[in-house]
Amino acid sequence: MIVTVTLNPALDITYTVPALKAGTTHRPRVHAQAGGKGVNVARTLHALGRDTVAVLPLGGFDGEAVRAELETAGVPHHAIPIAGATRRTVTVVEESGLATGFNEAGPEIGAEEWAEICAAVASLLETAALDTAAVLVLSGKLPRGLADDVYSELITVAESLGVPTILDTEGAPLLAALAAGPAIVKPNAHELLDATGLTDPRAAASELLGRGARAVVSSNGPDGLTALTAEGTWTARPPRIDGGNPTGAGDASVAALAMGLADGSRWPEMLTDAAALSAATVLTDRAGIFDADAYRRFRSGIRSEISAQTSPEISAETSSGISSEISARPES
Ligand SMILES: O=P(O)(O)OC[C@@]1(O)O[C@H](CO)[C@@H](O)[C@@H]1O
Repeated sequence: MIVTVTLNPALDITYTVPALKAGTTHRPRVHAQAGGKGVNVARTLHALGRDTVAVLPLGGFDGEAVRAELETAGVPHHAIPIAGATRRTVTVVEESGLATGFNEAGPEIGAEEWAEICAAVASLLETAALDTAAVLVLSGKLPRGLADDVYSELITVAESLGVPTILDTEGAPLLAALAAGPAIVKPNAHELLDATGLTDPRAAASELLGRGARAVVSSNGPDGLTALTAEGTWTARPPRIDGGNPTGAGDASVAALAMGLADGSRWPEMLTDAAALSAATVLTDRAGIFDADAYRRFRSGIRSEISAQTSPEISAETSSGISSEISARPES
């Protein structure tokens, strides 16, 4: 069971236009869907037939729309009612594949509401940890009213139950969570540099490892994913994709990493899978939806190369259209 937590979910509105021109009127194709990073992760996992549940606080008119869409789509969820109104995000996608986002701040969460969210997550994890390989996924920006260390609190609960956590957030909440020992943190390259104030991504990822993360996976758009782990450093590059919608590509890679953790996969396979699923998501026009045929193709097309290896067991020459290479040996 993979439990995803989205503390600031959204009604995601996607506008598709030929090209965005400031100062003019557009007549977009419109799609509305339940969103927020952890919701996208759960939607992806559910489509792949994995046992998952999305935990999310919901309130107001758009909160009801989010709940109704999750019902219709059949995505398993556990909603905690809140007094505030769930936010909207608007993404304008151009034919070229350029996406421009407008993410509202979202509601304020009160102390009692936070206690209810915590209790719901703890109870789901207790049940999940009893008989399945459980993983906790914490994704997205925090809503107002919550302290920077709330992710740290949830990771500590999960760790006490032996459940590994993947954290996908930025800034102070990311830094505050590291000491709790998340199994994987997944900032994008920009967030990585921003959080550490460093200019070299490798040094920035090492800094996060030094502060307590057990692995750092950073995404850098078409340049792919790099995993810095205690076992070594791997890079997986997705195939080039023209057009599509990059929104939610990171959530797809988190879904793949969560499956890898649940299954006890090795890093090269996990990272290749993450790059394949995220590229297959970019091909579709919506976050949380992937092209299943492309995902299969990307995973099993061309033979990939591993340029070095850290141990004899990690000699896996994965068959894929994606190059997954070990680019460094672990420091002893
Ligand atoms: O404002 P946050 O929480 O950082 O990001 C929210 C969001 O932009 O991320 C997803 C794509 O990753 C969208 O579904 C969603 O609305």
